[in-house]
Amino acid sequence: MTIRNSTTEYDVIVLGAGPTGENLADRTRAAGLRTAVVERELVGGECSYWACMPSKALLRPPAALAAARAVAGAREAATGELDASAVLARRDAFASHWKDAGQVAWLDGVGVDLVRGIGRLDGERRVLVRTPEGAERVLTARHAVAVCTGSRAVLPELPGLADARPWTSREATSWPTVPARLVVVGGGVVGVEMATAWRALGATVTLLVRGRALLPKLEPFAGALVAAGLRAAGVEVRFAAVPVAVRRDGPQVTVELADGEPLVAEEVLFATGRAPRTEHLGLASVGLRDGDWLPVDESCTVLGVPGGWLYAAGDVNHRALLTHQGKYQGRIAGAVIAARAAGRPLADGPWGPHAATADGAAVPQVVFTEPEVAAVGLTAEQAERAGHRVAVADYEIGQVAGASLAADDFQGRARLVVDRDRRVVLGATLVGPGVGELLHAATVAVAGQVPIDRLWHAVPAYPTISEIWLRLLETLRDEAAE
Ligand SMILES: Cc1cc2nc3c(=O)[nH]c(=O)nc-3n(C[C@H](O)[C@H](O)[C@H](O)COP(=O)(O)OP(=O)(O)OC[C@H]3O[C@@H](n4cnc5c(N)ncnc54)[C@H](O)[C@@H]3O)c2cc1C
Ligand SMILES: NC(=O)c1ccc[n+]([C@@H]2O[C@H](COP(=O)([O-])OP(=O)(O)OC[C@H]3O[C@@H](n4cnc5c(N)ncnc54)[C@H](O)[C@@H]3O)[C@@H](O)[C@H]2O)c1
Repeated sequence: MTIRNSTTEYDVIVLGAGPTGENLADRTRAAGLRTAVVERELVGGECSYWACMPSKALLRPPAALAAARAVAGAREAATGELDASAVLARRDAFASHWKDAGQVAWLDGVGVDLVRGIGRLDGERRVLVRTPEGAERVLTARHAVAVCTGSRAVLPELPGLADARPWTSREATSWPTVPARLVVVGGGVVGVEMATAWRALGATVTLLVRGRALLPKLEPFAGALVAAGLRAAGVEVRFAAVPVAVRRDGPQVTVELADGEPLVAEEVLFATGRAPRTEHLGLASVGLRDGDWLPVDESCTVLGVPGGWLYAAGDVNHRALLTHQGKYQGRIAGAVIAARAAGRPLADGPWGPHAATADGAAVPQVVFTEPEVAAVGLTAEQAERAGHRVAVADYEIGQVAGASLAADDFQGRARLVVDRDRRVVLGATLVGPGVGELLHAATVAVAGQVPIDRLWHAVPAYPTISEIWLRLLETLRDEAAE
């Protein structure tokens, strides 16, 4: 149900009802502020319909099958192939069949008004909404406007690409059938996850990476193990492979490369990064530039706009393009708006309730490939570049009793990055099947700045894979003793 009412003045107006906008609106409403959310497409945003949920729905069945096949005794029972149409049907259900009634009901339940249409700023605390009927509605905000409009896929400027109907992350997560051949361009998170998923569903997949490594923002061993996993699954991974032109001839698409023979496939996915959804957002009316990422301070207040009334949270501020960080920023910004509206001072020092400190220090991420990658905080290189004196402990996860029970021949590696002077964990990376569920302990250690000497007393249960913590601490101790 879309709420249509004639209210034009709110305490808070949120542009964009993705996970970030929903959480922000929930917090301001809970603080007693009258809140409206403007949404141009589906309530729930990219994450629910074309990103996290459908992509993980595609990736979970092959991971479940691989987990069964990794254990003698279960392996003998898991003899069939994936049922691609059942996987796609389950994916469709997880994307709510691209309908947002459930999330609209949630908004309704928490007392937030939904205004359908395309919003844009029109000066201080004023928003214009172009409704689906073509009318223009003016909304004003007594306290705050929050931009939570997210990001979109970017395509490189290549000859022929626009006419070749390439996939972006949207098609890659919602396509109804399995293409016989798929070329994936880009070795970032979307590229490796979607190469994993469509290969598992039966496509012949070629992954083109312009650099020399996958997942270049993570520890180098993570990308190397994911490349090995993709190759073992039958994906052709090509490094230093640069597409220079794309051509569609009916059902086939040809990708010309700077070097080597052209590739022919049914579909080509460009997983080549994101741009902010700030075009036509009226940013010039408040002294900013349409099309730019929105820079914010730790309280998610937009920089360069006086008065403390304009906020940006989620992908659009470019701090950390992840749903959970967007939701975190939404909660923080919501609390900031509520405090300012009540005339209370902000507690915006590091780790205060009004500062999104974790964005810079403790961002967790799981890449749902085979093997999975789970990482939080700084890599060793990032920690060194930031000026820390760093100690690193590496350990093969397969040597932990719990891992050998979980899978025969468990392949995986873990790294702990520690600040030698402060003796706290700065970052952790785990690679291996199912390691995503181990990540939160590391996030607690990094965000909590738990001293290493105290971590010795956090005894992992035997025989769980979490004993990797003990092995990493022992490795650190033994290296320090040498
Ligand atoms: C394929 C893929 C898989 C991903 N998987 C994960 C994952 O597993 N885990 C994870 O944490 N992150 C994942 N991400 C990232 C995640 O999707 C984003 O970080 C998240 O969606 C950002 O949320 P948001 O609310 O900031 O923006 P969005 O989800 O993009 O929502 C923004 C909303 O604003 C609306 N909007 C835009 N402009 C206007 C306007 N002018 N007026 C009104 N409404 C407007 C849009 O329609 C949209 O509904 C993935 C991304 C991709 C592409
Ligand atoms: N599981 C998850 O948490 C998850 C899953 C998917 C996406 N995401 C988020 O979504 C965001 C977007 O992911 P993404 O993979 O699109 O972006 P990305 O920035 O992670 O990777 C894009 C890759 O494309 C390459 N590239 C860029 N332009 C190119 C060109 N012209 N030719 C060839 N290669 C080119 C880059 O070198 C880079 O490696 C990420 O920041 C990620 O955090 C998260």
